[in-house]
Amino acid sequence: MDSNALRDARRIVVKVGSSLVTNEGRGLDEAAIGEWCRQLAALVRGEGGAPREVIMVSSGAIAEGMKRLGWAKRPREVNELQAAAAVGQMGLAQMYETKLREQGIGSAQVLLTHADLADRERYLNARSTLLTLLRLGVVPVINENDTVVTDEIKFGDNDTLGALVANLVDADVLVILTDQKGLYTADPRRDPQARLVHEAQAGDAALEAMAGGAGSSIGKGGMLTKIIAAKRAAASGASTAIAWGREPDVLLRLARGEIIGTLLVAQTAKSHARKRWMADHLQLRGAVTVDAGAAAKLRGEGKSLLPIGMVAVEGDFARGDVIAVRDAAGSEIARGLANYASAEARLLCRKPSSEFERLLGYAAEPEMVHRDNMVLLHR
Ligand SMILES: Nc1ncnc2c1ncn2[C@@H]1O[C@H](COP(=O)(O)OP(=O)(O)O)[C@@H](O)[C@H]1O
Ligand SMILES: N[C@@H](CCC(=O)OP(=O)(O)O)C(=O)O
Repeated sequence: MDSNALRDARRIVVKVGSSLVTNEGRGLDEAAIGEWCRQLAALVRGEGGAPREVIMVSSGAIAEGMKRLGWAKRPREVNELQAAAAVGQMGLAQMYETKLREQGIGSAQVLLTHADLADRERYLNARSTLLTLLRLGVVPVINENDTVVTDEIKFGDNDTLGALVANLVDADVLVILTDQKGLYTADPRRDPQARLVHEAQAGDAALEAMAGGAGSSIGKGGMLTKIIAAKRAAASGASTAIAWGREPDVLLRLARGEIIGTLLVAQTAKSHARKRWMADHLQLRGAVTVDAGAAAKLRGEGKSLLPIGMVAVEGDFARGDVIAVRDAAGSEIARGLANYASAEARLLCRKPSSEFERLLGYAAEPEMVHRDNMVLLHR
């Protein structure tokens, strides 16, 4: 098995499902959450290797909320599920906060919906918040914002959210921890002959046939949503590992490259995936022209584009739109996500960041296009 994907991973998204987090609905599993937090902290600190950036996507709010409200049966009314999620999320966030703090690591609660990630501006806002948290060495703990959506509660699952987050932050690997050792050739609860799949290609259609629905009454997605999540994660170059959440030292061993569970390998390299996404999928909404100094910094050093190097702005674009960066001769140097809308960008041309607050009325990013959101084009 190619386990280098995990050993070399610098940015890892870990997703845990409701049944593991809440001990099959009996209540938050403090020992299990404590174990994952201990391992996350060791990864962040780089114990035994390079430091990793980790994001936790954790389900369990509805199951925990039901327990706190004294509901033995999952309600059918969506508004009651939303209420349970809001109640349970308090306990969930508190538990991660406590367990990470015990390890000397800061945590942050982030609640997202699929619609947030489909909206260009919110996508960029969520991305810059998460990347800032990672730079600060804080572990973001993410869940769905169940209060404001109903579709996700009815059909959703956090496997999809895990993949969307992996896409959002350009993770190297998505680790899905579940109540089985990995993906089997059939649902092991129903077929005793089922065999563990050690490695396969993410997106291989044959995998979908192996995956049945949810095994427990607590989780919603089952293995199929994990297979589809792996396919989505692979679109941005992230491989997916599916493993048993109670396996001792599961995260540390995976990060050492040990073969545990199922590895679904992404076929496209991360850099290619992002480049292709920028180049193919998004319509250009505008362009900025930069001076020779900025062109050299971008081309030669892969730096972010600062407004001080901009001489002209074309088109009508919003924050989060993809724009082209051109040199004075009109050749495209790069493409990337604009931090400022065109009207603001026009005001910022040739200006140092110290003047942004006076010009815009608020202080924001010093970059017009951050290098993390930029793809250089080779001519
Ligand atoms: N091919 C398969 N391999 C492993 N598990 C499967 C498979 N098909 C269906 N399942 C079921 O999927 C369940 C895991 O999904 P789910 O209950 O949604 O967990 P989680 O809360 O971890 O997301 C397993 O308990 C298992 O019964
Ligand atoms: N946002 C929901 C998660 C939905 C869900 O069931 O997810 P999962 O257990 O990962 O299949 C919650 O926290 O209860």
